[in-house]
Amino acid sequence: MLSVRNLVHRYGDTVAVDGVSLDVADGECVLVAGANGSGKTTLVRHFNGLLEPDEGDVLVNGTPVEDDLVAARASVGMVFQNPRDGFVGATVGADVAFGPENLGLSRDEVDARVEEALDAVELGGRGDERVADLSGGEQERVAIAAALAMRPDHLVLDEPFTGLDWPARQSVLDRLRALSERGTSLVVVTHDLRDVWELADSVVAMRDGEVALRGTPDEVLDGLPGVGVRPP
Ligand SMILES: Nc1ncnc2c1ncn2[C@@H]1O[C@H](COP(=O)(O)OP(=O)(O)OP(=O)(O)O)[C@@H](O)[C@H]1O
Repeated sequence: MLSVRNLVHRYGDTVAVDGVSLDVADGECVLVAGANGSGKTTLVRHFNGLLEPDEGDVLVNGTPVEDDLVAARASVGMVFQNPRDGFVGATVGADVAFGPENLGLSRDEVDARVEEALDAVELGGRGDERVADLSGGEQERVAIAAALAMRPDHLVLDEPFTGLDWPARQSVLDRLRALSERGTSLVVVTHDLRDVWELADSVVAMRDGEVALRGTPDEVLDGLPGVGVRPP
């Protein structure tokens, strides 16, 4: 369970997140929508302690993130927009192994996790390929695999479809659907609700740092244009 309580985040005079409270239940798939600058990225960066609250709390499985950053990062995986900037290994396998290696796991356990994570994104057997040689969609899937190798309970994806063509988008969506069916909670930040809409259990629409709408996809649908979000 991810819980956000009265979260405020400021950058200087800009209040990027302005008193947000939100729960993400285990296994839930939540879409976070909102116009540019509405605070989506800032909000989700708090979920594993990449940012510190100016006010309020973020709890992962009941523990404040800042009390146990290691546990929060093991429990909440993050996949960012433009994963190209975030790869740490030259090959697919090395990149996906990096996180588990840093957990101090045995070589066998690391290898098992890498294999499982690559299989989950349908890149099994491609561990020796160079990340730089892959397509954008394949790189996105490597980034997802790197997060999955940590066996997170929650996976947060910030604009995972940016720059992907339709087949790559479908491929990533298929992976997300499979993860969701296996019980991983998903938080997907996106301003493009097409396709991903049918995966969602609930939708959060942000406006000016606040949660403007929160409900099931059916409940929020009619309100989306009013908060600057194009309906799916
Ligand atoms: N590093 C930063 N320094 C200063 N201001 C920032 C920083 N990051 C974000 N902001 C400001 O905080 C507000 C929220 O930004 P944020 O990136 O969280 O919104 P977003 O909804 O994710 O936007 P987008 O859809 O454009 O990615 C905006 O006004 C933005 O200009």
